Amino acid sequence: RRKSTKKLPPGSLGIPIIGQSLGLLRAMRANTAEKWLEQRIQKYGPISKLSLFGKPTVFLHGHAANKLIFSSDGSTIAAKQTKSIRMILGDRSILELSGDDHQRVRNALMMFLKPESLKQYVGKMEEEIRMHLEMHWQGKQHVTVLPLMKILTFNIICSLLFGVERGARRDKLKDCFQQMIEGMWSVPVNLPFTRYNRSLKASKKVQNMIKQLIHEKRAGLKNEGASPHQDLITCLLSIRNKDGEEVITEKEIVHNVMVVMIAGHDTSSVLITFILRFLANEPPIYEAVLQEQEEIARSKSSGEFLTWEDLAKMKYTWRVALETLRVVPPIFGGFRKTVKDIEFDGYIIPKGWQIFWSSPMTHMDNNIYPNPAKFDPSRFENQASVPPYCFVAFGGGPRMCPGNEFARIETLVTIHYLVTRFTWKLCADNSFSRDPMPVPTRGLPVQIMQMKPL
Ligand code: HEM
Repeated sequence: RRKSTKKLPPGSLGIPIIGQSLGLLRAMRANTAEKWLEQRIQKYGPISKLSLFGKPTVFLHGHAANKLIFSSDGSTIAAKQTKSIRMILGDRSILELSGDDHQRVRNALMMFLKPESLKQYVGKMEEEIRMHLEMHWQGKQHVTVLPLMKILTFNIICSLLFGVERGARRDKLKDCFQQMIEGMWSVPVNLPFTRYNRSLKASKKVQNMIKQLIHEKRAGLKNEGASPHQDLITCLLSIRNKDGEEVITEKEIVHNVMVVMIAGHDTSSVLITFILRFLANEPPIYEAVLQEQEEIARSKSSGEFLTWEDLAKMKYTWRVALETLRVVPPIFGGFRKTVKDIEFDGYIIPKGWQIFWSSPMTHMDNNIYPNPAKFDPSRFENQASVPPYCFVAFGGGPRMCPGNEFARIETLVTIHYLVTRFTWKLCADNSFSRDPMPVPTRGLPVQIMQMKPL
């Protein structure tokens, strides 16, 4: 009897399969997705139903909703990506797993991503960044920031996690990855010439390349006694249980390598690009970042590498990065699935439905961030003043982004070199579209001047 009194959330499921997907995607491309969601919230409140990417979905908004979604341990709300993402990235990736399986794979990835391990790689990242600036920035008057930052962050990931150095193999991986990413937020109808179809084909190619890499790394471990800390694949292959068996299956390695490749470069490239845009628009903030970085540069002799301690001194620069992530979160939102019927705000979300959360609406909430449209890094001076589940650029709870430290290091090192060596002026307007990651107008073309040699 109790159940019959519970209602489904307000809203319409729209037309079969497509539902409201195209409306949302169109709004994202037009940079009106916040308005699209705001109108929903105004019309229906913090909980409403719709269909996205082929599934009945409940959109949840607000602090209480974020807490429900991010603190869930998998017994009520499980990780579940849209069908398109699952078909492209595989069903054994960390994004699909829950409970013990999730913990096992996450622990394995953390062996590589924890700060104590990353400390060893600051120098390697810096080498990639210097090489990148020499090749793509030095001697130029105009550059387009976003595509260059994608190249840079992709190269960093290739080098650090997979041991794939510059050359034809990296280039091929890069092209296939780009094509694979383009169909991730699409309606999963596999017809020729669709983004989804191209993406599936690219995924097959990438998987074959990763399998080949696994075989090489396995041989390296066996024949040459390679160090398990050499790269992520070798590290995952080296994890054994007490009977000496591999803990992570080959399929899991393939699927998770794809996730880390995507999660690890697409997001940070957007962050660095938008930091550059905000710095160009906010002279006093630029001056403060420059001063912090110049001070660190002055303490080094020419050519000397940055240290872990130097990164710890870049406090203001990191606040600027956090404020950039608040105003333009690279991840617009994400999906979960209900494992059983759950109640929220007097409504029932039926078992098996998709849940959709979104970061920009939380980040633009006047009650959490007064005067939310203002770019103000001082909001993050005292991080404890931001209530839990209110800064969700990295998600939250047990599934919170395990790569946030990695992202912090590559962002800070890149910004250090950019502000101490170059100045830049914007050559396009300030708008951007989401595709699904934020893309500034024309990829952010800038006019640059080099102040100091690299
Ligand atoms: C500015 C950069 C980054 C942003 C904004 C970001 C954002 C996020 C967000 C919002 C989630 C949670 C999604 C959810 O709960 O549904 C997530 C998860 C994840 N991120 Fe990141 N990320 C960034 C960088 C990275 C990097 C550099 C790596 C790896 C090297 C990485 C690896 C992952 C992985 C593996 C997950 C899945 C975790 C799990 O399900 O347990 N991310 N990221």
